[in-house]
Amino acid sequence: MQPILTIDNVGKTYSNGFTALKPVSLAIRKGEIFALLGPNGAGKTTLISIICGLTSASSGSVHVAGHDIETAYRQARSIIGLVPQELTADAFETVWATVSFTRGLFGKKRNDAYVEKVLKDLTLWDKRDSKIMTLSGGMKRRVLIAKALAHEPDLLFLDEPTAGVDVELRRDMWRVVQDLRNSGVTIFLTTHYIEEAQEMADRVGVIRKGELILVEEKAALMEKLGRKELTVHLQTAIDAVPPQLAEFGLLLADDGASLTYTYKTGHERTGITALLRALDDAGLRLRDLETRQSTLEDIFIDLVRTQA
Ligand SMILES: Nc1ncnc2c1ncn2[C@@H]1O[C@H](COP(=O)(O)OP(=O)(O)OP(=O)(O)O)[C@@H](O)[C@H]1O
Repeated sequence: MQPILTIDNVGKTYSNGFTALKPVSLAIRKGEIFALLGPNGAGKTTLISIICGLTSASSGSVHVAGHDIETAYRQARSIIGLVPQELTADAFETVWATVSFTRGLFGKKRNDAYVEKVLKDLTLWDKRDSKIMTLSGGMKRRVLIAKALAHEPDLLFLDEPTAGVDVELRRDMWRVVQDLRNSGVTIFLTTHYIEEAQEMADRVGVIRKGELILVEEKAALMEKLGRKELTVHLQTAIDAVPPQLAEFGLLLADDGASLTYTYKTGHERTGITALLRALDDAGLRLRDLETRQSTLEDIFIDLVRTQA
């Protein structure tokens, strides 16, 4: 299937000589939720700004549904909705006015039924006549989403949609995003919350210091997540793993005093009972046991560290 967004070797060096983005290539599939995960300053906003045509790239090209963001800006931009990080909505306008006005800016014909649907979907309908300044932070964020959806885009960018909001509001926002995807909108979001990527994304990209260091299906990451390690501390150190324990794929610590067994948590049989029996049969006496679950955070930290 033709991707809805194609990013081809897009790099950015700002006028002060700072390279915020090393050449990035990425294709976004229609209908997916893609989460770009990275620490503050990694280049997430820079990449989104280039894709949406707000900043020009120093190299490479961006195509949205086949339209080049530079040479066919209007066509490309009409397919994109952008929810910015900052709350920049017009304080004195009503919710209804600001959303319908934004639709007009894109040259779209007035369509009250569509605006009504967007406001209802975002549970803003009761607030349609309220001035933006009177709304709570969570409601203001919903207004930003409604504005971004006003011209019926197929591809929605959310730049740090839940930065600085409380846990309840974050979960609420996650539901909103899932509903949008279910209505057929492709979602590209940036976040520095690992949990957010884990909760929502179909695919995750990790960006660090302007470099896209990983793009993977979330399911594959979860597969890694689903691993656990059992470390067995021995009463007496050994020089090598006894051959009869080979099938367990044990890792012997450098000091010979512990063995680590890796298993999948999702499986009914972990193999732990068999391992303990085999250790006993091999004459190894245990001092202590320890288990540890790997998390997306570990994977993320490992990645960032190994690439340092
Ligand atoms: N106009 C600019 N001129 C020079 N450097 C810039 C400019 N805009 C951003 N940068 C730098 O580029 C780097 C990437 O910034 P960017 O805003 O893309 O990061 P980010 O991943 O979105 O982080 P955050 O989550 O904090 O917004 C940062 O080091 C930033 O200081």
